Amino acid sequence: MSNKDISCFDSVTPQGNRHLKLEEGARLIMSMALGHLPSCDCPLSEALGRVLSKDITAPFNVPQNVNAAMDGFALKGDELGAQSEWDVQGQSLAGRAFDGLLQPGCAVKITTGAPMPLGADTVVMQEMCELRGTRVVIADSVAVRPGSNVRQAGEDIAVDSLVLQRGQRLGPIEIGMLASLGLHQASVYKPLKVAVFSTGDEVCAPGEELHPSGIYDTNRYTLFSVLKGLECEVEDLGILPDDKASIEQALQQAAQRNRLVLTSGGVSVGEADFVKQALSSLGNTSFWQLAIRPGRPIAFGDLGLNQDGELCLFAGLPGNPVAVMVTFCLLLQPLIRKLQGETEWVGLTWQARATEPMKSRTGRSDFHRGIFTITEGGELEVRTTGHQGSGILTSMHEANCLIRIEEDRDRIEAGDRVRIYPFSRWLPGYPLV
Ligand SMILES: Nc1nc2c(c(=O)[nH]1)N[C@H]1C(S)=C(S)[C@@H](COP(=O)(O)OP(=O)(O)OC[C@H]3O[C@@H](n4cnc5c(N)ncnc54)[C@H](O)[C@@H]3O)O[C@H]1N2
Ligand code: MOO
Repeated sequence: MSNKDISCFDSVTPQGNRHLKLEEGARLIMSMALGHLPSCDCPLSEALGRVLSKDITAPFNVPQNVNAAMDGFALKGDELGAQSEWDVQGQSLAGRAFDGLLQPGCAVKITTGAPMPLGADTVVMQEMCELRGTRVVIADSVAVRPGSNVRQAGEDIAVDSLVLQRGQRLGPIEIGMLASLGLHQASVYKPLKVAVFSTGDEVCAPGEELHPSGIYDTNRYTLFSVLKGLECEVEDLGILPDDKASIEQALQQAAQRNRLVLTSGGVSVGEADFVKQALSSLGNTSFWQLAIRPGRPIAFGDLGLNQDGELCLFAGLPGNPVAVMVTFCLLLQPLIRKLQGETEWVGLTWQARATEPMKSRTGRSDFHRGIFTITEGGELEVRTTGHQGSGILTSMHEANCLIRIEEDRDRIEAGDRVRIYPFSRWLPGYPLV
């Protein structure tokens, strides 16, 4: 199949056109995410959300020493039950270890995290101990299990083990793990460069006066924000008029400096919809239109090579603000994560029981904005947020998931099972932690 203006369609529209299915579009998009970004060192304090470009192997055990899990007294476990009093030989504090050898019949006062004295293998919690002068009395010593309240060296991370793999996106936990290995920086991929435009003569920048038939620019702000959340280097290129020459010139320039260019608006069949025309004259159209709602008129392709010799990919998202977010989440998010070198991410979907009927049309996948809840019996239920127009951005705000109505259904009845794509923060399938 040639890459130039491919016509590869699946479902039939009322006009007799055939549209590519969502999964087929997603497959084509992902097949274009080739190559990888260069690496750089990044201080841990700035590494949140970045993707590791090298495996991390543990240079030592974490924890480094066998240590106490409780405040109390360290002693030899096999003496428990046989005696009820021990001489206190010294103390081991976190950061100031006891450096002698524990003698038979003796105990060492110890704090949580302090290294175990040589010869000790058990810690008895302070609450079970009574200090009488230089002796400690443990009345119920039979109740203490030998070996208890001790943390083994390397029980969190063993020396030489593979701790994190290249392609891992760094969250707070992973950054904490790197810090526990004494690393103050990590080798990560350089940020993905993405340019964002809005298009449309009616679109006005917030902060400026709204002209009588105008609408404020929502899409550049939602896109800019999700891209920032994914740690992209975003070039905000403002609003383009409905003028073919201006759109072509702006896209050509943006393509030079970026790996991905996103626009919103101008991809439908209206007189002023010049974006997809610009795509076919500047580069290659991989597909235009998918059998989904919202988001059907999406155009995807490339704008040729950028100044670094990489193919600059292009997505012309539809103008309706919900269509922008839904297509971003379902199609662009996986692409961006792959381009960034992330390997482990998979979009999360669950099955839920619909609590109300929902309408659709066969031959396309509908994505309704939904609110899922968990019943007392632990079952997932889902309802819509109400009116589902693709200009109603508040429906995304009220929702905590997308509800998918598959291509072969024209209706969902209350009680039917549906697939939902849970949001975490603003992205469906974004890891929940
Ligand atoms: N005859 C047809 N009309 C339409 C079709 C169709 O197949 N045949 N598809 C509809 C669908 S579905 C969508 S989605 C839209 C997408 O059209 P465009 O991508 O060309 O978008 P525009 O016409 O430029 O804008 C649509 C809508 O969104 C508003 N908009 C645009 N940009 C912004 C922005 N940055 N911030 C906020 N709102 C924006 C714009 O004012 C329009 O209301 O086409 C349908 N029509
Ligand atoms: O795809 Mo459009 O987004 O239905 O409004």
